Amino acid sequence: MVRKPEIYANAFSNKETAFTRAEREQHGLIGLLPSAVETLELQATRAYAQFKRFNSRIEQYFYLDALHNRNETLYYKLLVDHIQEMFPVVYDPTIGQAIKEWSQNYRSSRAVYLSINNPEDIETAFKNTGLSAQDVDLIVCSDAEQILGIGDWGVNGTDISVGKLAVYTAAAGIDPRRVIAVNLDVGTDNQDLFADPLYLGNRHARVRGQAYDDFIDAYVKTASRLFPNALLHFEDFGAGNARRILMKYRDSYRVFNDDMQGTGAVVMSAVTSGLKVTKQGFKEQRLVVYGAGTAGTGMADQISAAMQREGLTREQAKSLVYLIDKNGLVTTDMPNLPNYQQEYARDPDEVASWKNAEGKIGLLEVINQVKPTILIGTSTHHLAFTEQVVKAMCAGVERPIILPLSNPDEKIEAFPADIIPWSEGKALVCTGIPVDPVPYKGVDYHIGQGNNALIYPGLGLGVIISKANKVTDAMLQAAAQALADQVNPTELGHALLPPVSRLREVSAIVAAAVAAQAQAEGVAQVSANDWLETAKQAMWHPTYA
Ligand SMILES: NC(=O)c1ccc[n+]([C@@H]2O[C@H](COP(=O)([O-])OP(=O)(O)OC[C@H]3O[C@@H](n4cnc5c(N)ncnc54)[C@H](O)[C@@H]3O)[C@@H](O)[C@H]2O)c1
Ligand SMILES: O=C(O)C[C@H](O)C(=O)O
Ligand SMILES: [Mg+2]
Repeated sequence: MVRKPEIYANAFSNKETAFTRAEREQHGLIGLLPSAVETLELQATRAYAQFKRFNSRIEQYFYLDALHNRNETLYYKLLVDHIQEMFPVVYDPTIGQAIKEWSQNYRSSRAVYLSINNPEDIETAFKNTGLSAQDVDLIVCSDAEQILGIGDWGVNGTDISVGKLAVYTAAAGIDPRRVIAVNLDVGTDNQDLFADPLYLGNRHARVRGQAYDDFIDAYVKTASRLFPNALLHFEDFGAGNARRILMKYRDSYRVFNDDMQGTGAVVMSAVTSGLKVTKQGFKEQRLVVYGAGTAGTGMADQISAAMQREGLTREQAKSLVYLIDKNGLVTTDMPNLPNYQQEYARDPDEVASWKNAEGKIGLLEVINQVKPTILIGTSTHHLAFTEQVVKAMCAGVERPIILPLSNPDEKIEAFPADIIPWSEGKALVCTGIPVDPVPYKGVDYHIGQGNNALIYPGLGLGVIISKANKVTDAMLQAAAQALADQVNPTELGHALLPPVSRLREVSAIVAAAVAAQAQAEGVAQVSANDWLETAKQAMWHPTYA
């Protein structure tokens, strides 16, 4: 059995057939590789051809995952060069399936696992990474309670952190050697996982309450102390925890909740673009959010803040926002309303005459009554935006903004291939998953991917280059505006957001806007005159050292 020298065994330093003769001599690789010395480009040609041989996205996912573990540079070379094609493989929607099968397919790991049963191990675990204080720019963690729209996946959710980090690097050139993926294993309430002998996580119910809060507190404080420059990204937590954690730490730690803040910002961009078409301001909008959890209420917050920036009072803005959840329109008389829904709950007297079917005021009735200009789906209720719903939106306003944002495919509220013809091309649409353009009456309708992936990579890069000590609302607004500025959607069929193929370029622009805002607000620890150039220079590119 050949024992590979470290330089060859380590995915970060491995060049495989690109090791030169001199390197092979220097590192004891003579005889361990075929004689050809290849370029990265040639290796990428071979790897791409191998990738193409797989017929399904999940097989392609595992091929790329193995490559990621073997040769990091070649993996990112492929991802950057084929970002549009590979994005749906390493990220949404394929990642949902990969997570479901994670324990069965487990081969090797790229993450740090922190268990609620051993909170005293947090520091040791981070130290075992071999990374020291100045070595880490970014940590993505998840407790996996609400993975995408597919629910609780316990330790299997590790791959959401890994996938988000891959997108950070491919999209914004975040140095992959300076990041850590973390799984916070607090147990799982997904009973099916316990029936599987191969399940790799803690085999008990989710720990909640004080013990959970103490564990998160220990994580935030230990990670921030050991890696003082790192941005702590929170992903796919349950609705109650997501908001609570963000509110608790956002003023004193460098934390970011992607599902609330990243999604809120990308929706702000999409709506800003849509308003270029309808030539209106935020304060003229009526918003219906269908699915008032982490993402939905995060969006309501950002859109209502935009209304207030245009001069409305908080009460006026609130009166233009309608939340619908499982029990229908959210009203103040509902028992046990979560605090994140209370802000927008309607007075039952105001809606007393609205049609109440099966004990709730449903989506269609709300649309008929409110005539919303914007309808957002973050419900995981697949195909909830029916033809009737879309037609009701079009009956209320000329160009409704309709954003079915639930991921992955099996959760989306409606597919653009239906919305476009149902609305006769009038609806302004974005989806969370990637979708092909929809041909309709001689026009190709391009659909922007309203996914936080268009925001968080650039936002993270902006935080890293400015060493901002926190993520402020104004930094999120700057990111959203910079993204919206990248498109002109006024021509029929144009997308509301830039295409994923432009993500590297767009992420640099977003990063520059975020860093400039951090500097303007005094939260940046470094300053620059030309943030765009600084962002571009800071990007890591997949090339061999
Ligand atoms: N496109 C993006 O960038 C993006 C970002 C974050 C989340 N999402 C998607 O949004 C969805 C929700 O994610 P989340 O993290 O907010 O989850 P969540 O569990 O916090 O929120 C979902 C909400 O929908 C409600 N709901 C469930 N069934 C419903 C129904 N039939 N009618 C009305 N409401 C219903 C739930 O009660 C809950 O309040 C997921 O599919 C996720 O993938 C998309
Ligand atoms: O991960 C994604 O694709 C977007 C979002 O964070 C989600 O939870 O759905
Ligand atoms: Mg998410």
